[in-house]
Amino acid sequence: MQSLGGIRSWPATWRTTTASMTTTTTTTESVRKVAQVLTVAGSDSGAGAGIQADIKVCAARGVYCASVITAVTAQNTRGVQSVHLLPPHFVSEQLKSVLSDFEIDVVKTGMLPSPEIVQVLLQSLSDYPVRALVVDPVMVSTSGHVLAGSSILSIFRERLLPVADIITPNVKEASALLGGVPIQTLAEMRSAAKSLHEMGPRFVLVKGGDLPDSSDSVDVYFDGNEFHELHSPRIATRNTHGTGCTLASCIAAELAKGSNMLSAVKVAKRFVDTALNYSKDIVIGKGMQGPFDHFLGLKKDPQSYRQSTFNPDDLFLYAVTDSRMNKKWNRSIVDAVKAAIQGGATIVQIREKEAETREFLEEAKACVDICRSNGVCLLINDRIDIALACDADGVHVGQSDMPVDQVRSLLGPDKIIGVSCKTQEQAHQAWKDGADYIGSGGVFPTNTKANNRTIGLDGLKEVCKASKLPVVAIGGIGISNAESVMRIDEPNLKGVAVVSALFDQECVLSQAKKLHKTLQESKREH
Ligand SMILES: Nc1ncnc2c1ncn2[C@@H]1O[C@H](COP(=O)(O)OP(=O)(O)OP(=O)(O)O)[C@@H](O)[C@H]1O
Ligand SMILES: Cc1ncc(CO)c(N)n1
Ligand SMILES: [Mg+2]
Repeated sequence: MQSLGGIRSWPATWRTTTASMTTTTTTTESVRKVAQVLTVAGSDSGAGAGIQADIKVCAARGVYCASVITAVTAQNTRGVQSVHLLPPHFVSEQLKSVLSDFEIDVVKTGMLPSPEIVQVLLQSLSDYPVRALVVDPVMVSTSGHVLAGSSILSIFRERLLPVADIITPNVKEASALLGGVPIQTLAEMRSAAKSLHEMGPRFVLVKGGDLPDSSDSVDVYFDGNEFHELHSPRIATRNTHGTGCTLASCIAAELAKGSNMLSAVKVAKRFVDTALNYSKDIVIGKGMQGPFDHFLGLKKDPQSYRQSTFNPDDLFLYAVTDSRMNKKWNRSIVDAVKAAIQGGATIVQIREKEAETREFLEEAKACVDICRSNGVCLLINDRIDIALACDADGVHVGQSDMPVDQVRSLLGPDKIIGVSCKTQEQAHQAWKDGADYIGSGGVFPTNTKANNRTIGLDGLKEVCKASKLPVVAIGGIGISNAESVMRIDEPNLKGVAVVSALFDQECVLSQAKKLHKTLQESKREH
C-alpha cells in the first residue's frame, strides 16, 4: 500500500552520519534530527527478545527507538511462563502518543498477539504514515510457547503483509502463513519466499536459523525478481534467544538511517552474526535459550577491565619505551617493560615510531598482559587503532596527532588519554577536550625527540599553574636532575616520564630502582 510510503521515495542525500547518533542536518545548523524507529512488540522480562532487544539494537546502531507494548510476557531463558495482553484501546493510545509527536521513520512490529491489536496498528499507520514498515511475524517462541495464535493469520495475510515493506518470518512462521506447507530445505525456503511475496510485501526474508541439519545459517531474501542467499557459519551457542527480534530491529534501524533494503538486511545479518560470536560463551540464566550481548562488550574478560578510574599518582614514574634503544641493547620491548615495572615504573607507554603495524600489535598485546598482571596501566603513543586492538588502558597523543575529543569518542569514557602540552593554552584545551593528564616538556634538551623545543623548568611551572589536569614532566629527565624537576613544587606535578634514563641503559631494572628511590626521596623532602 503506497499510503504507508516506502523506502523507494526516501531523500537519502540529506542524511549524514555522526559517530554517536545518526542525524539529519537541515539548513539551520542548530537543529539535529535523529533517525527514529518505533517498535510495536511484546515485553520480554528476560530482556533477550521483544521490546528490550529492539531498544538495545537501535541504541547499538545509533538510532532512537520508541516502544509501544502490545503484551507483557513473564519469560526467561527456560521459556515463557505467562502472557498478558494489553487491551487494544491502550495499544492504540500508545501508538497515538508516539506517532502524533515523534517523526518516526520506520515502524517495526514484533509480537502482535490479537487481530484487534493488528487492527489498531493498521488504523494508526493510516492516520500517521511512516516511511517503512518492517514486520517480524512473531508467532511461537523458540521454547515452543504460542505468542500469537492462528487467529491473527487472516488479518496478517489480508491486511498487514500487503502494507509491509519487508517481512522476516522464520521457517515455522513462513510455513504457518502459507497454511502449513513444509519448509525443510533451501529450495523450500525459496519457494516460500516467493509465495509470501505474492501476499503483498515488497521484500521477503525467510530466516533459516532453525533450518534442521544445516552447517550454515542461511536466510533467503526475495525482492520480487531476484533471490539472494545470505550465508553465515552456524555458531554453536545456546545464546540465540532474540536473534529474530534483533535482525528485524537492525533492518529497521538501517532503513531509518537511509539505507536501501538489501544493504539493511546484509548489515543486520552481519550484526546478528557478530553479536552471537561475541557472546557465544556468556552465561545468563539457567535455561536452554540464553540472550546475547547486543553491545558486543561482554566478551571482554571482566578481569581485563581496569578496576578503578585513572589515578594521577600513577604518573609518578612513567616509563616510555623506545624501539631503537631496545634494539641497541638487544632486548625485546616486552623484556624492557617487565624490567621497568620490576624496578618501580608506575605507568608504561609504548612508543613505536618505526615498527610494522602487525609486529607493533603483537608486542603491545604482550605488554598489556604484563602490565595488567602487575596492576600497571599501559598506554600507546599516537596509535588509536593499536590501543583499541590490544585493549590498552589508553593513549598518549601530541599536538599534531588526532585531536583529544576525537580520540575520546573513539576510545569511550573509561580509557586514559594523555596529551603533550608546551603552553598554558594547550593545557586548557586538553582539559576542555576531555584528557586525563598532560605531559609537559621537553623540560631539558633531549636526543629522543628531534626538533623539540625545550621549555625549561620555568615553562613547566607555568604549564602546571594553568593546568586543571595532573601533569607529568618529560624531556631529558634522569637520576641526576629528577629532583630539580620535582622541586618546582607544583601540587599537580605528579611525576616524571623517562625514556633514555631507563632504556638507554645496560640494566633497565637497576636504573628504574634508582630513579624510583630518587623520586621518593624528593617527595619526602617536599
Ligand atoms: N546459531 C546461529 N548461528 C548463526 N546465525 C544464526 C544462528 N541462529 C540464528 N541465526 C541467524 O539469526 C537470524 C534470526 O533467525 P532465527 O531463525 O533464529 O529467527 P527467530 O526464530 O525468529 O528468532 P527468535 O524467535 O529467537 O527471536 C537469522 O539471520 C539467522 O540466520
Ligand atoms: C515478547 C517476545 N517477542 C518476541 C519473541 C521471539 O523471540 C519472544 N520470545 N518474546
Ligand atoms: Mg522470531
